[in-house]
Amino acid sequence: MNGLRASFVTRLGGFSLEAAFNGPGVGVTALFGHSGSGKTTLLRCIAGLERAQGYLEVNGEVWQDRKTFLPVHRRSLGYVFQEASLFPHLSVRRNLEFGWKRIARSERRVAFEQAVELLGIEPLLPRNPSSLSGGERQRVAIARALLTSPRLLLMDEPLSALDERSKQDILPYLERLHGELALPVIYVSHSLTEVARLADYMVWMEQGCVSAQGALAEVLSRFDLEASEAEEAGAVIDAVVAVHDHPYHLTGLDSPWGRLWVKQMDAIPGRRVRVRLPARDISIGLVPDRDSSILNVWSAQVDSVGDAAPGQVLVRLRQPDDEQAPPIIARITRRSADALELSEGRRVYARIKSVALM
Ligand SMILES: Nc1ncnc2c1ncn2[C@@H]1O[C@H](COP(=O)(O)OP(=O)(O)OP(=O)(O)O)[C@@H](O)[C@H]1O
Repeated sequence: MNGLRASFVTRLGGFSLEAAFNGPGVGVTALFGHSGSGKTTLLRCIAGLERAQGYLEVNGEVWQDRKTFLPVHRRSLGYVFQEASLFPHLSVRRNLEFGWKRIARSERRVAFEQAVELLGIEPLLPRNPSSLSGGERQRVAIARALLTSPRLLLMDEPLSALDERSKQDILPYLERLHGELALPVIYVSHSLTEVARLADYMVWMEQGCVSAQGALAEVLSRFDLEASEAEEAGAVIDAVVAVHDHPYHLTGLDSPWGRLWVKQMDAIPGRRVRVRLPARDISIGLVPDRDSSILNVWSAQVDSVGDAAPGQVLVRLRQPDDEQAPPIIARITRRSADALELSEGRRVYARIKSVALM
């Protein structure tokens, strides 16, 4: 069967892991959760580094079940750690060739040039690892992992050792991983921003268990998970650049919710973009509000209303004409929610005050 199916039970000292998830067969599955929730332990189980009881299937191949336990060297996986460990005495090119040349030609699924191009490391090939920045080293480490033609790529907080600027530099390369690679990637992170930008599927971990999983937009819009996360609540939607309105310096995006106007972007029509709509920047009205200065007003239907901070609620809204469209969330006062008589099914208008391009 296509996809990832993982289920593990283990105990490490006082910590117990009991986690199961199903992820897509291509694209990025994020294991997200606070420090100590068990993300790395689960990743180590998947790699076969922990001998946990469990089940693991990767695009139809069973790596572990009651009778089988493939040891780590027989699992076709690439592993990228928090800090890249490159061979210091070999050039970048030789580092990349190290794993690649050991794979039989017929089994190579990623061409040398493709990995180099994907991670933008052509100019680095003659260099020595000691002369690279942290971000460049990580890009080389990712390319090296890909060149071993793995059936699964594991990444454990690959950006956590980098400073803010290097993170911003490397993110566009990581974004390409979910669009251009025909293999599943499992990406561990405790940064909601990183996950919102990179993942297709999200597995939310709390205290060794999976508390929610599903398509990224669906899970991000669930506000019942942890009250502490409510401050960051917001939706993520994928859209396509449609038109530019040059005189007004605006760009119109086509999204599952309809047209979305953003500050003018330097992108040709047809380019896919991901945008984040923070809950605190969406308000709700009962009329379209044509007299206001807000550019983006969408017709919506209340899906649910949940408590946020004292006096505040998070309202999950659905696109009334398209069940498949990801939900969006508004954060408003309890008083407004009562005044507008918001309850499931109520037709409203969502006014979007700001949009962040990711
Ligand atoms: N070998 C071990 N023996 C005992 N306890 C362990 C062992 N390995 C991990 N733990 C404990 O298991 C818990 C989960 O650790 P894990 O590293 O999986 O969490 P995490 O979500 O990846 O955290 P972080 O984001 O900080 O890396 C922690 O409380 C940790 O101390």
